[in-house]
Amino acid sequence: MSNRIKNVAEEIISDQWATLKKVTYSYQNQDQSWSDVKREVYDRGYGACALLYNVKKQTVILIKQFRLPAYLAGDGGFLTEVPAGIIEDEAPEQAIIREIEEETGYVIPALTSVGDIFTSPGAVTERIFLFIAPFDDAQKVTDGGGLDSENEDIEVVEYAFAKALQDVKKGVIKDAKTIILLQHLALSGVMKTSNL
Ligand SMILES: Nc1nc2c(ncn2[C@@H]2O[C@H](COP(=O)(O)OP(=O)(O)O[C@H]3O[C@H](CO)[C@@H](O)[C@H](O)[C@@H]3O)[C@@H](O)[C@H]2O)c(=O)[nH]1
Ligand SMILES: [Mg+2]
Repeated sequence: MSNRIKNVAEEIISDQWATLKKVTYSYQNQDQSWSDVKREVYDRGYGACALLYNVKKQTVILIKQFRLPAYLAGDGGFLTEVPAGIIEDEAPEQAIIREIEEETGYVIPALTSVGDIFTSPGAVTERIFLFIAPFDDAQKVTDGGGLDSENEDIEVVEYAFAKALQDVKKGVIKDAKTIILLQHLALSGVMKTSNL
């Protein structure tokens, strides 16, 4: 915690699906003076996501689903993403193993952590934990598609890795966590067939 921040007071503005707060605090500027600041902050917890890849097939597993905020932001709303979910009362890796199975139908026993990111730090408290993992066809046990009880209607797509990277370049794939993981995989050299 920084000693440049004090007198933090939170007021809940809305507490339904997630929490919207008004927060006031005193902030010490670089010139040592203090300012009183007011900010609205949205808290829907932390998230986890994972990129599944197959080196032999040179493919990755992505999902396509309707995202209302993207629709309201004028982008049609159907986004291509890595499987992801909100972390409940569990470790990030456990959360993503559960979400991968619900959303894609693959059972993935273990993943490699590649860090965590703030997705929109000016307004949202969300921290997303990023993972990658190899997959093979034998690990697909159901169709996936998400939970009917939560109105999830998820299309699972096995993408050629080269096409996914092209779609990032062309701006077809616009989801930040997905772009970061695809670029991470490209930079890591993991997909090079010479690594087999
Ligand atoms: N009832 C209700 N349900 C909601 C609301 N907002 C979201 N949901 C539902 O809550 C579920 C959340 O699904 P998850 O798979 O756990 O999360 P996610 O939406 O995929 O979120 C992941 O991706 C996000 C976008 O990048 C990330 O923001 C998030 O951290 C996580 O990684 C979905 O069924 C969604 O429809 C709401 O306001 N009301
Ligand atoms: Mg999800």
